[in-house]
Amino acid sequence: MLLEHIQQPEDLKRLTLEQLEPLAAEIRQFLVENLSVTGGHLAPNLGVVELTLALHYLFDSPQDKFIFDVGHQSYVHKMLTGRMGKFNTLRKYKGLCGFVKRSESEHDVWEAGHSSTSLSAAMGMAVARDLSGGSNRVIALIGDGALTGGMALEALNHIGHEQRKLMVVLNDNEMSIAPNVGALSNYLARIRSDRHYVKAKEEVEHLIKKIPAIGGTLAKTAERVKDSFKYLVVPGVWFEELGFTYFGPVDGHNIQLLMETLRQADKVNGPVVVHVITRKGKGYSHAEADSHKWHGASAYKIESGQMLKSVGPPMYTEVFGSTLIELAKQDKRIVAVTPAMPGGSGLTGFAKAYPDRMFDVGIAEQHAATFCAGLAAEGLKPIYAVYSTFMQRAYDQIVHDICRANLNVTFAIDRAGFVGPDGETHHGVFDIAYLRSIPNIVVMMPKDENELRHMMKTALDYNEGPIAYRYPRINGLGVPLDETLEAIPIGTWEVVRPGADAAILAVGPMIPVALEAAEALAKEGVQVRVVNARFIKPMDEAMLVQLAKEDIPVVTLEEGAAMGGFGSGVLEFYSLQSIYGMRIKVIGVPDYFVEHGSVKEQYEEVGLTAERVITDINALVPRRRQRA
Ligand SMILES: Cc1ncc(C[n+]2csc(CCOP(=O)(O)OP(=O)(O)O)c2C)c(N)n1
Ligand SMILES: CC(=O)[C@@H](O)[C@H](O)COP(=O)(O)O
Ligand SMILES: [Mg+2]
Repeated sequence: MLLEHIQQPEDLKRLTLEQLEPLAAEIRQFLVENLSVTGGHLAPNLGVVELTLALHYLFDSPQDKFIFDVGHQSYVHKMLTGRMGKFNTLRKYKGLCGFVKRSESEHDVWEAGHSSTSLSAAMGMAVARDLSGGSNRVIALIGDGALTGGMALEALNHIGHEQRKLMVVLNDNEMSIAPNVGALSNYLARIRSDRHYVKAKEEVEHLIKKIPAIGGTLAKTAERVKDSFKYLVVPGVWFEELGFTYFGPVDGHNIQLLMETLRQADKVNGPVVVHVITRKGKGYSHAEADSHKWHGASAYKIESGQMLKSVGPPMYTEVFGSTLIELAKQDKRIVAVTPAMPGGSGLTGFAKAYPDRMFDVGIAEQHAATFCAGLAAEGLKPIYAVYSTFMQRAYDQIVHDICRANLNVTFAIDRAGFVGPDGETHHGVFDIAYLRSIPNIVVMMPKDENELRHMMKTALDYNEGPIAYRYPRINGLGVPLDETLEAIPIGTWEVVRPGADAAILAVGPMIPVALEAAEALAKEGVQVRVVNARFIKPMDEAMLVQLAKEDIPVVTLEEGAAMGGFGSGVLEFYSLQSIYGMRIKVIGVPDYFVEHGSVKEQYEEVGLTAERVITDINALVPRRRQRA
C-alpha cells in the first residue's frame, strides 16, 4: 500500500513515476469506499486523480498556488495534503469541508463553492507575486463547465492582456453537472475529436517540408521536437487569440503524458492553457456510466451503486417540477430557464415534455436573468429556476433588468434556507434580505408543498411584474396535494393556530417549529397565535396593524439572515407607520457564515428551535398572563 505513506506532497515526490499509477488506483479505491459512507462529489474527484497527482508531483504547493475552481474536486488534493485520516468526517458537522478551506490547510490557498472564480483569483495571486518579486507558480484548475461562467471569461480577457506567468489547467470531461452546454463546450468538443485538427497537423507538416531549402530541415527539427511541433498546430486557437499558449488536448489519465505536457507548459513565461481530457467518474463503473447522477452522491452500496436516498414525501423540488409540467400544459407562455442545474432544479421531466421551452444556459446566472427579462418583455412567462445561493450572482440583473423594468419574470428559488452538507457557500439565507428591498418584486414562501403549488398558480396568474416563490432543500410535509390550484390573494397571511397572548410570524419551514413552541407554551397557559407569513413582500399590513391594536408580543421566525430579513421588514413597518411600543423579537440566522453539517445541526447552532422560541416568548409575555 503506497497511500498510507503519503501524508504530505513531499512523501509523494519520493515515489518513482512508475509508482504513481498504482497509487492512483489506491486513491480511487479510497474515494469509492469512503464516500459510500459519507456521500460527496464522487464523480468529479474520480476524474482528477492523475491530474492532481501530477500537479503535486511536479510543482510545489503551497509555495506554488493551486486554485481549484468550485473546489468540489479537491478531495485528492486534500488526501495528498495530510487530511486522509479525516475523510470519515467529510461534509459532517465540524468535520472536513467538501470544498477547499483555508482554515483546513496551508495548501488550500483559495476557497470556492461557487463556480468560475478561480481564474480571477489566480490573476490576483499572479499580480501579487509579481509586485512582491515572487517567483512562485500560480495554477488554476478549472472545469469545462466552470469555463462557461461569465467571470471566467472576464478573467481570461484580463489574463491574456497582462501576459503574466499563469497556468490554467482546463479539466475537460464534457460535463457540467449535467452534460455541458454552449458554443464553448461545442468548441472544446471539436478540439477533442476534430479530424480536421489531426488533418491540419499532417497538412502543416507536408507544407513545411515543401518550403524550399529550409523546409526539410524545419520539418526534421519539428520531428525531433515532436512535442513542441505538435503544439505549433494549435487546436486551441481561441485561447491563442486571447493571448494564451495552448497545450493539448492531452489525456488526463496518462500520467507520463500529463507530466510531459505540464513540464512544457511550465517553461512558458506567460499565460498558458493546458487542455486536459478526463472522464468524470473514472474507475467506478456506476459513476462512469452516469456522471450526472454521481456528480453529488448520497451514501451508497458500492457493488450495486444503489444510493441510500432519504425516504419520505416528495422533495419540494420534485413538486415544483411536476407542477410546472401541469401548468405548462395549460399555458403555452411558460418557458423554463436554468443556469446549469436542470437535474437539481427538478426540470428533467419538463425538459422531456417541452424540450423547445427548456433552456439550460450553462453556469451563467447573470445571463439567465436578463435572458428571462427579454423573454418576458416579449410576452412569454419565463420561470427562472435557480438555487438561492447561485442567484446571488445575478443581483444587478434582477434589480436593473427585471424589477426596475417591472418585467413579469417568475423566480423559482430552490435551496432556500440551510442546505446541510454543502455548507456556508451554498446556504440560501440571503435572498429574503436582498430581494425584499427591491421595488416591484413579490416574494412568497409556502408552508408546505401543497401551498407551493398554489403559489405557482398565483405567479402564473400574476402579470403585474416580477414574482418569486422560494422553497427549501427538504422533503415536503406529506400533505395532500389539491388537484385544483387557486391563486392566493397577494399580500395575505394565514393564521394556522389561534392565540391571544402572543403571535409568531413564521416563514416556510419555520412554521412547524413555531407550532411546536406554541403547543408547549399552551401547556403553561400561554396561548400563542401562529401565522403563516407566506408573503415576505408585500406583507399583510392589515394583520400587522391588528397585532398592534391587540398589543401582544410578536416573534418573527425565518430561516434567513436576521439582518435585513423578514423580521427587519416587520420592524420597519411599525416604524414607518409610527406605531411604537411593540414588543417584537426577531429570530433568524445570525450575522456569520454557518458551516457544513446537517440542517438539524445548523438549526440548533443558530437557535432556529422551538426551545429558543419558547424562551423568547416567555421573556416577552408578562408573568401575570402566564399564571392565568
Ligand atoms: C455560480 C455557480 N453556479 C452553479 C454551481 C453548481 N455547480 C457545481 S459544480 C458544477 C459543474 C461544474 O462543472 P465543471 O467545472 O466542468 O466541473 P466537473 O464537475 O465537471 O469536474 C455546477 C454547475 C456552482 N457551484 N456555482
Ligand atoms: C458543487 C455544487 O455546487 C453542486 O454540486 C451542489 O453541491 C449541488 O447541490 P445539491 O446537492 O443541493 O443539488
Ligand atoms: Mg466538467
